[in-house]
Amino acid sequence: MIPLILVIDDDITLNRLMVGQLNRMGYAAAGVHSWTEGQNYLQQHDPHLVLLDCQLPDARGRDVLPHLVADYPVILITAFGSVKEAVVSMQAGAAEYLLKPVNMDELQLVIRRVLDAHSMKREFLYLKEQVQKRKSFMVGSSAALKEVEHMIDAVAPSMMTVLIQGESGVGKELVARELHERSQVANHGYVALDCCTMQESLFESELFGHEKGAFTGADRQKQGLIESAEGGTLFLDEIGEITPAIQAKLLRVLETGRFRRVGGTRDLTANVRIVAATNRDLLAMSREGEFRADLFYRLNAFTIYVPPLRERKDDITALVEHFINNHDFSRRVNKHLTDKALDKLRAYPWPGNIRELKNMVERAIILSGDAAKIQPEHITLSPEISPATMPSSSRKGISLDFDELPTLEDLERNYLNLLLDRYEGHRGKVARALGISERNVYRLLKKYDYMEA
Ligand SMILES: Nc1ncnc2c1ncn2[C@@H]1O[C@H](COP(=O)(O)OP(=O)(O)OP(=O)(O)O)[C@@H](O)[C@H]1O
Repeated sequence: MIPLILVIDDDITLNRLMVGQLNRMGYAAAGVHSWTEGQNYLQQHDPHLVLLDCQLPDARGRDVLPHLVADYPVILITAFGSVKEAVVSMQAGAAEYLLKPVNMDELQLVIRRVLDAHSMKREFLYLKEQVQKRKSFMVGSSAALKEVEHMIDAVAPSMMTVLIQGESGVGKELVARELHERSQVANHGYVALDCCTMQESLFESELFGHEKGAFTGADRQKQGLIESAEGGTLFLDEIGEITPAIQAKLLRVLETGRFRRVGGTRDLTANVRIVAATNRDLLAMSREGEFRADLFYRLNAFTIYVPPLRERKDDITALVEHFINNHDFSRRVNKHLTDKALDKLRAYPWPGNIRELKNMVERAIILSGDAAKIQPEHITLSPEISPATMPSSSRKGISLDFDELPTLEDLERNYLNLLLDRYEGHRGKVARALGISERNVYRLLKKYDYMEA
């Protein structure tokens, strides 16, 4: 990558001389002659370094420095005799200064030095961020997130069962992890189980374990996750997806602390703290008979609600920074959003919440290439799912028309389309109609390009 250097100097001859010299030195250089032209240039380009004349026709170097130094290393060019001015400017953040008439050898040396120092600084910030990464779990400082933190602090030290509620992608799993880290059992195991990924029979033996011979293929005794998490935390994600039989067994664990392995005849003691999460309305489900009311009330003893991102847009900047700095393939640590890019993010409703924001940042890092600034055009957002953005399909019945015999995928796509149409893009309702979790609907939406992957 060839470093781009901008020269802002109204001395036409010197400007041309420096640009020519810089190009011969292997840099890509551009010259402008006033602060106004400089500002216009910076709106379109993203140089690695700026050479700035102290005295421009429309501005003084020291006055414009604060606008530049946050984004670029700046070398000040100052007339012989105004060294005092140069010192003041260095204090205001200029990386170096050069005296007129500019000696081209000195120019080469100073530029190399400033570019090297700048890239070392970036590397240092990157590594510092990597170290801090281990400490920080939940990023954001909005009032809504503070409230969540407050709830975590309040309940973490007890062994109370906790239910975490919130839309898909808001960070419920992160809250569960925080609860564990801030609990008295933090040095014991933390075991997470996604309840929507397994068949009932497998799920039961995964959770409670099984005895030898309990079913075909059970050729030896196996401990379940409840035992693996002994003394620690068992996190049950997507709790709204468990079947009535498992609901009954889980209720027993919560009420008596006892359970049995599949095929077992003796009770074992469950010494774990249970934390569960869901994006479904368990109260409504219990009213409709889909979820046991007694289990709901047990889980609901202490509920932490994690608000969607659209209700805590103040967290967007910090989250974006966090995802940029923690991105494995991002070596450019000083990438940041322009104000316009941030406005674009704040105006968007984030149906996929923080997961969607994270994916967007990953795309923006790639699309912005070597540029230090992420501009609005680097940000690609999915159109919100609404009837207007969806292909039309029949609103009545489930008749699906195909010219030829459809594949299973054709059926899946068309049926999903029909349900989205019928339920006006409401993912929860589509999930219920399909009998799958909202997270799986989310996966289908991505698979069939309703949302960006
Ligand atoms: N406050 C936060 N700070 C940093 N990263 C976050 C934050 N909240 C969420 N994330 C990240 O967003 C992604 C989605 O979070 P998570 O899986 O915890 O959501 P969820 O609510 O459990 O989603 P689902 O209901 O689909 O399981 C993860 O990569 C997570 O690390």
